[in-house]
Amino acid sequence: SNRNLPPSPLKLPVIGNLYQLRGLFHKCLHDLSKKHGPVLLLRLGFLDMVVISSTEAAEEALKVHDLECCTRPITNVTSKLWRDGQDIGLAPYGESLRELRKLSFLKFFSTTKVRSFRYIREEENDLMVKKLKEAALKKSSVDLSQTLFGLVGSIIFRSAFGQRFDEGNHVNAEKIEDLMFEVQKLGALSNSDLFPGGLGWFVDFVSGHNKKLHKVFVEVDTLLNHIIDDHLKNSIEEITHDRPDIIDSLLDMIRKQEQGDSFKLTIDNLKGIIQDIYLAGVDTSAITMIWAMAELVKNPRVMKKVQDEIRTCIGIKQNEKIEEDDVDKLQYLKLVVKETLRLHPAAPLLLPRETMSQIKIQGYNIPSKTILLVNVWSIGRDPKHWKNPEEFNPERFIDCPIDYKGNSFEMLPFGSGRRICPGIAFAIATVELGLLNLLYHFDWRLPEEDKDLDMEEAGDVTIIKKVPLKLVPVLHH
Ligand code: HEM
Repeated sequence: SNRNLPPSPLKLPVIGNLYQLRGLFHKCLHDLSKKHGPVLLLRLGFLDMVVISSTEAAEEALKVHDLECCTRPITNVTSKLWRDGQDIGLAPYGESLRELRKLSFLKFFSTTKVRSFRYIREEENDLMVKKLKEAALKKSSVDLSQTLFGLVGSIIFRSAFGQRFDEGNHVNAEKIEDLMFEVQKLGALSNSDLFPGGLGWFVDFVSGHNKKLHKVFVEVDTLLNHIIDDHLKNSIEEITHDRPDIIDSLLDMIRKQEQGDSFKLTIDNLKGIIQDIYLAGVDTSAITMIWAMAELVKNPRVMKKVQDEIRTCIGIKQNEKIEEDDVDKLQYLKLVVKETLRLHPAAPLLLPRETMSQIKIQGYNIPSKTILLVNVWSIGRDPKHWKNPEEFNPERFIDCPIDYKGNSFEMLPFGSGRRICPGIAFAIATVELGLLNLLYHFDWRLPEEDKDLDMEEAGDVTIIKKVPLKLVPVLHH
């Protein structure tokens, strides 16, 4: 007690607080915080973890102590999968990470700079609408969860690799989705991380975890090698595209590096960035659109209002093609996206941070090398800052300066500070355009209208809608 650590629920020998974490991780932490306070110390096996669940504590951690909290814990077992910190998302804080983030912002994530990605987004949306129109003519229901994962997967796959899923020689859509799902699953904490030394290793060995990890790493690496080889072959044969993809740009940068450059981009960095973009970009953006559609179907008043805005502002388009610029006119649609991000942040605990030195949060001492989780799911529904927090009410953002860009600590769906999501602009452009297409062309109804829509959550790092969203599209025009 004289170390003035944050409050902590009762721990059991060896396992610590693990026994209290059953069910959805972010919800367990939410419940524990309600009982013990917004700065909570947990021990999971041999790992110390502080969980932050209030606006004020988040501001202290991510703003006041941004520098001390901006590295990620990198674990021995999974580090190979994350390319030993040569990527962005799991890289320790330092010169190399700063350069990689700067480069990604300038080259790939700024929507105004990268116009070619805009065409990819528009083309993929047109294709999605075409398929949905066929379903609408047949009056059949569609699995919108699958449709939206497919949409974002194709947008990101084409932006990164320059190919459609179905054009590649080395992989098909299902294979890459399965592979990335495995990376996400295996890349989280393992028993060896929680129980360093013999015990954890033994459990991972017996359960086959280590073998699976190695197999998945080899598969992802082989796939990336094939795709990189194709790009290198094209560049030797001088097959140039008018729209270079992310791999083209990174290879070009590697080629043009000079001896004296202080930062040198490597093929491992390239693989890490591509892996990150796919892992961090696809399911987060798809999840956000799925939750937005689910909330709209559940709230017909909001659905009507947003569709009225869209259809009035855009009117009847001759070629029926929606362009990205159309989104600029749609203020209420933007509020719908904001409200979705408040209630359904795709990564409810952000990505784990690790303190680099001892800091104080809300008066408590947080020792160096403590894992830090910020429960933004909890923060976004804190009744101290949000009136009727569980209600889906986009109007709450009218004349309200709170935003998702990391400066308002009342909602932090993209995190904040030095490790804030670098893909915000890309994500928002993808989500807004996708929703606009769904809401302009179609009305939506439940397959069984007398049944309530299930809103149960599932997942750990990212939180999906547990039951896939199945809806019937009805052609509007
Ligand atoms: C709605 C969609 C998205 C959401 C909700 C989201 C959310 C997040 C969050 C919460 C973090 C951790 C931030 C922190 O720890 O403070 C993160 C990190 C990251 N995101 Fe996103 N993201 C989205 C889309 C994207 C897209 C489209 C890309 C790339 C094209 C992307 C790339 C990244 C990367 C590379 C990181 C790691 C940054 C670092 O550790 O320095 N994200 N994202």
